[in-house]
Formats: sequence, structure tokens, C-alpha cells
Amino acid sequence: MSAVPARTRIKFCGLTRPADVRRAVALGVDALGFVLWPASKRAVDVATLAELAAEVPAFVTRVGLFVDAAPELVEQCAPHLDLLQFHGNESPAECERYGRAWIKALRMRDGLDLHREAARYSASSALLLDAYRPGVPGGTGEVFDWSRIPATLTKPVILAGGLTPDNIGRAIHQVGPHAVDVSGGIEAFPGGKESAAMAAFVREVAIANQTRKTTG
Ligand SMILES: O=C(O)c1ccccc1NCC(=O)[C@H](O)[C@H](O)COP(=O)(O)O
Repeated sequence: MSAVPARTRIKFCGLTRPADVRRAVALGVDALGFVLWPASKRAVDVATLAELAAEVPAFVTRVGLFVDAAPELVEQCAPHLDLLQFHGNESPAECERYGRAWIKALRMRDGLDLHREAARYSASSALLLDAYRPGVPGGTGEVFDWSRIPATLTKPVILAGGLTPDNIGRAIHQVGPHAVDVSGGIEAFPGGKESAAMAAFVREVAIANQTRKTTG
């Protein structure tokens, strides 16, 4: 990353319940992710997406997660979303075809060249870096080796994978990401967020934001 951002932003992912959406908004979370991959334990359908999205006020970003989705599904969801997040093998052209802002999730398998991926997905708004587990496109709850993220990466980084209230301070100090993304680390069960854990995560990010050096 060229400069450490003044504030690391927060995305909560895998929301399925209106009450969790309202709680996240009240806590000041910047972005909310909705999983539109039907095989996920956290999947929502288009009708539920519409219901959840209606709870989100201006200036909080509604993010839709897709895994090699049919274009028709993305088009149906798009009116309820501000940002598209692609977790599968989508090519840059497939990510761009909707004319919407998008981010690409990259799973940190061995040998992944982040500079090459950043050049390939240069039209993305950011790269979301997540743990790699074969056959699992996201939401693994696993941490990857953060030292693999080059400080010279020019795309904004959204750090994901196994983040919790306990490790998020260390993550922000070490990586200095544009944003952090959490799902399992604030859950009572898949798709059901835990109110105290959500608050603890936001608190720990605020502490880390106050105590780290910025250069940007
Ligand atoms: O959560 C899922 O089931 C899921 C399925 C398919 C694609 C993405 C999915 N989740 C993405 C996320 O929730 C997060 O962006 C990220 O993977 C972090 O999850 P976690 O390690 O549980 O914090």
C-alpha cells in the first residue's frame, strides 16, 4: 500500500437478520456484506437482500458477495447494492460487465503474486485478501500469514480471514489496511451476529486506529 490510511474502515460480512444490520449501523460500521451464493450457510435470497438493504442508511455501503454467479442474479441484486464483491474465478471483464463499482476477493493460496493480481484487477475499487482453503470460496474463519502482503501494493487492501476482537488490533498495526472484513469472528452462529462481539470488534478497531502511526 502506498500510504497507511488515516483510519482503517470496517466491513461486517454475512449478515442475514435486520436486527444485526441495525446494530451494525448503530455501531458505525462502514460496510455490510450480504452473501448471494446459495450454497453458503449465510446465504440470503433476493427478497431478503431487499429487506436488509432497506435498513441501511446513506453513507453505509451495501456489498453483495457473488461466487461465479449467473449474470441474471447479479442484475437482480444490483438495485439493492452499492458495491459488488466477487469471490470466484471471475475474470476482470466479468467483474466489469455490470458497470458498477466492484472489488475482487483473492484467496491467499501458495504462490499467489499480489502485484500481478493487482495489475490484472486494476479496475477494482480494492482487493479483499482472504485465507485459502481448497473448495471454500470464503468465510473460512481462518487467518493467513499477513506478512505475505507487500507494503508496496498500490491497490487498497481489505484484510479478511479469521479476524476477531482479539486479533484485530495486531492486524491493523501490522498491515495498515484500508479496511478490515469480519464474519465468523463476530458470530453466535453462521449468519447470526453476536451483539457484544460486534461492539468489541468496533471498539478494538477504534483503539488500533488511535494508536498506530499513519503516513498518508
Ligand atoms: O461466508 C460465506 O459463507 C461465504 C461464502 C462464499 C463467499 C464468501 C463468503 N464469505 C465471505 C466473508 O464472509 C468474508 O468476506 C471473509 O471470507 C471473512 O470471513 P471470516 O474468516 O469468517 O471472518
